[in-house]
Amino acid sequence: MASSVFFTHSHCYSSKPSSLVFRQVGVGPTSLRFSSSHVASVAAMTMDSSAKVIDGKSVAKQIRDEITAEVSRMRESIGVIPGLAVILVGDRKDSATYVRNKKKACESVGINSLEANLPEDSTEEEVLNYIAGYNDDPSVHGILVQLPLPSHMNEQNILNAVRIEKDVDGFHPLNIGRLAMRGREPLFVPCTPKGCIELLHRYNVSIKGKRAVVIGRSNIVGMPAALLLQREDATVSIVHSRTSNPEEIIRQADIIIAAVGQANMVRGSWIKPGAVIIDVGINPVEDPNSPRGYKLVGDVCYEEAIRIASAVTPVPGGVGPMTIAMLLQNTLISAKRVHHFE
Ligand SMILES: NC(=O)C1=CN([C@@H]2O[C@H](COP(=O)(O)OP(=O)(O)OC[C@H]3O[C@@H](n4cnc5c(N)ncnc54)[C@H](OP(=O)(O)O)[C@@H]3O)[C@@H](O)[C@H]2O)C=CC1
Ligand SMILES: Nc1nc(=O)c2c([nH]1)NC[C@@H]1CN(c3ccc(C(=O)N[C@@H](CCC(=O)O)C(=O)O)cc3)C=[N+]21
Repeated sequence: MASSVFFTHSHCYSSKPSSLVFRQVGVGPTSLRFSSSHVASVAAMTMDSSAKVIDGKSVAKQIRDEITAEVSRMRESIGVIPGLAVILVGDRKDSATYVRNKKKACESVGINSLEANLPEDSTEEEVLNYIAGYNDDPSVHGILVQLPLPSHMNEQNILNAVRIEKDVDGFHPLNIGRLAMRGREPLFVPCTPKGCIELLHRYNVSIKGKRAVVIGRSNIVGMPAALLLQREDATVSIVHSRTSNPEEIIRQADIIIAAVGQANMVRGSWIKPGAVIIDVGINPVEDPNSPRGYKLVGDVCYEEAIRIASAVTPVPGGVGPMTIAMLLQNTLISAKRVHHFE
């Protein structure tokens, strides 16, 4: 059945009894300093360790508020409204949900959103025609082609066709190439990795000189996340499906970014005490108690991690909302750049 293909059966067994005590954060023995506006309200703690929840949802809300103010300042001073065009091909339910959320987020900050919904059996040429139209449309400052595309399409051809000045996903090879080069600046940084780094910054996690491990090396998350950490002067290791000793490498990390797509893969015993964990994974697992019949979990076993790490992003409510906030931010950056608006 479809559900047995879609869902992973995975349980995150806690090795310790769950004798959790709750208390305010900000007073624990930790190298983290939290700016007052970002202090999570409570953190779980055991006798010898404490961890903070990195609240991506509330940071994303704050960023959306900052963007709202900038969008209205721009509209009032030069009469320009930033515009984002989203192209969705096919009828994958998860993609449709993401696109709907992006549209809602645009509305919430005053960005115009245009949407092209093309049928699953569209040709590559039809998608390229839409991209060409948006490339030439001055009211469109950002173009996003929702991934994955149907298998009969060549993803490279399609992503290459987006004008780099409108490549708010940051997936164009020219933008990625610049991200990889010292002394060069991409026009846009990919949204999910940018959101991960933004969370570290807003929670005052220092990156310079730290050991960082990125789990996953995809073009859209793992690889650009590793490049960004390196640009911030971390010493970066990348763990992937062919890594022979992943636990050993992950255990050395002060900062872990997990972008694998395997529910609860990273266990508590793999984590160095006090590490900071950014969990990008979005994995549906069966949950008879949820009205949807499933719930979302990350790549890291949260219940175990929260006892050992100094800070962890939850799923949902961690990186996901930040991805969307960064997409809005990139669209604003694009509109400001083209209209020379400071
Ligand atoms: N929160 C958000 O905004 C977003 C969340 N996501 C989520 O993040 C996760 C990753 O997405 P994405 O990067 O697109 O996924 P991909 O499937 O493209 O990449 C997964 C990466 O993980 C590696 N990997 C797979 N299995 C293992 C393993 N057992 N041990 C070590 N490494 C492994 C793969 O290695 P190899 O290269 O060797 O195949 C690959 O590099 C997914 O859960 C996705 O839903 C994605 C985008 C945005
Ligand atoms: N061109 C392109 N750009 C992308 O950025 C892109 C993409 N294609 N394809 C798919 C992935 C995935 N992705 C997510 C964005 C937000 C949440 C998100 O907001 N998640 C919520 C939960 C949402 C829910 O409950 O369903 C959360 O984590 O709190 C998740 C995943 C962007 N992606």
